[in-house]
Amino acid sequence: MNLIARIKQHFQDSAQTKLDASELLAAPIAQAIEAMVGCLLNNGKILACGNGGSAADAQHLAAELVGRFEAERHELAAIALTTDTSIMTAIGNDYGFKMVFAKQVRALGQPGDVLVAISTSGNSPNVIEAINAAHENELRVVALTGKGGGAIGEMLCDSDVHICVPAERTARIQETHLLAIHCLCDGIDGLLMGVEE
Ligand SMILES: O=C(CO)[C@@H](O)[C@H](O)[C@H](O)[C@H](O)COP(=O)(O)O
Ligand SMILES: [Zn+2]
Repeated sequence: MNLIARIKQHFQDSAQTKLDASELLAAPIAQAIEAMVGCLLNNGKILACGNGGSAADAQHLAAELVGRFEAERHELAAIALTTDTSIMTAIGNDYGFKMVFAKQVRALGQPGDVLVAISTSGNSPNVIEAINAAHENELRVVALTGKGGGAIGEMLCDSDVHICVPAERTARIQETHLLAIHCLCDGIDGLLMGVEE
């Protein structure tokens, strides 16, 4: 195996996926920024969930909203639903893993809050249940998916936002999700600073 060639191919593929996505995703990312800023200005909060690499993405987003992204600003209300092992194991053990996020959405979600639901396949059962719970509790959903959106793409409402990466490979989708998350953080800061000025 020529490792150097393989590594260069990863960089090339990742860059190409991001370029392809920029045309398609700029509008839904802008819509998501407006939805999240509207929620935060109304004293709402952002909930985020996903599995594996997407759990890390949910935590990355929450960290940059609660702490900071690039600019200094006041703290923003955000929580990743992936971090409390007692909650995750209790719900998983008692109700099944597919309920680990949905029960937290029901416990913490208020009408007007935003659920950021991240799944590269669009088919993770626990993310699907979280979206069902969000709809029941009148939260708006920002879904980050790939591979055509899967079942999640089919279940979103008109008021939800779908950021669907035009790629099939999980790694490429995750890399583009992280870029989209940084665009969300940058756009939220930009709009909030405009409001604050
Ligand atoms: O990071 C990776 C693969 O790059 C894995 O941990 C991956 O996130 C896990 O297999 C997830 O369970 C996949 O779930 P999803 O993105 O299809 O919802
Ligand atoms: Zn970051």
